[in-house]
Amino acid sequence: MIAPARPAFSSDSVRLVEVGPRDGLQNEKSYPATDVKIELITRLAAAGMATIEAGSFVSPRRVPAMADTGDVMRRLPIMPDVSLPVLVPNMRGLEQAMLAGCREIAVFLSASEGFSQRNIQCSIQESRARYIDVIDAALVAGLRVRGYISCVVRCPYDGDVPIDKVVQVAQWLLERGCYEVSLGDTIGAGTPAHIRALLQACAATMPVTQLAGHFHDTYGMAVANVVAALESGVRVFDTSVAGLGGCPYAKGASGNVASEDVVYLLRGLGMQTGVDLPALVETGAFISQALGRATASAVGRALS
Ligand SMILES: CC(C)(COP(=O)([O-])OP(=O)([O-])OC[C@H]1O[C@@H](n2cnc3c(N)ncnc32)[C@H](O)[C@@H]1OP(=O)([O-])[O-])[C@@H](O)C(=O)NCCC(=O)NCCSC(=O)C[C@@](C)(O)CC(=O)[O-]
Repeated sequence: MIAPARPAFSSDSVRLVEVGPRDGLQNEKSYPATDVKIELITRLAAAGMATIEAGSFVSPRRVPAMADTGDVMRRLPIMPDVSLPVLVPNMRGLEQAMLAGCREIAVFLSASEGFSQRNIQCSIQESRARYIDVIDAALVAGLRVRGYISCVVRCPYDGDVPIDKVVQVAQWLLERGCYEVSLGDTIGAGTPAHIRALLQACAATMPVTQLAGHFHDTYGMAVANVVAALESGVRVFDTSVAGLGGCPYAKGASGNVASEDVVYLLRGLGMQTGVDLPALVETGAFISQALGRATASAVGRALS
């Protein structure tokens, strides 16, 4: 009998970074109350998500949905085995994060000028200068720092983004002390061939093990892009329960790849995530109901 072909990555562990409570909710006009956010994060943790991005300390005028991040952090039950990173755009954000007891922050840069200007009101160069002090201060205080790059494939303002621009920003973030860099396909324009080429270019100068895939699903390519990234050696993915999300500065971009869909994919490949799929599907149903809409996860729909 011929043994079924097994993919080279079978049985490896994959770390998922659940970004639903931040990336998923930041764009919501009628965003949920603080209690609902706390229940969402608690349910995600109970389902086995070990890293949950809990919110962001950004301008509440620009992103009102995240204005209660301090309250969320302070009122969450103690979950010693769960990392709860928060997004921080500047020193003020870092100070607020530290006051709220955060142990991990994420800094976010863009690979395209147009998105950088709209998202954080400064150029890529200025954002690097701003972040030097933020990253240094966070590391001195013993916080872990994760880096994000937006628009690694295409920018809603500038069009296609050259791969070498992405590589430069990723190198800079790792050199400054980020333990990992998440590659954000902000408008979900990437295809597997492009993701492979991007990761191949990155791999020439940095360990692929320090990169994460952050794929939005606007064109329905996100799960295929996860597979392409897995084949290229990536073992960390940002996912969003119920496929929640979108970016306030990338009009029309849909949510992140759904956590349920990625857990189902990885389980089918024999890879470990530590996530309980039925509990995750229930959590997706919970937040979809709270937002008054159907889940964007195909697996969530199939299993509900
Ligand atoms: C970066 C700034 C602050 C610059 O904004 P600015 O206008 O240049 O800064 P400013 O220093 O002049 O401050 C503007 C206002 O924000 C306040 N402010 C200033 N800093 C803070 C702070 N930390 N916390 C709370 N408030 C703050 C400040 O006090 C002031 O208040 P006002 O006088 O208008 O009432 C602003 O542009 C901003 O907050 N942008 C938020 C952008 C954002 O959150 N975008 C979404 C996240 S990124 C993303 O989704 C992509 C990602 C990561 O998921 C990956 C991907 O898919 O691509």
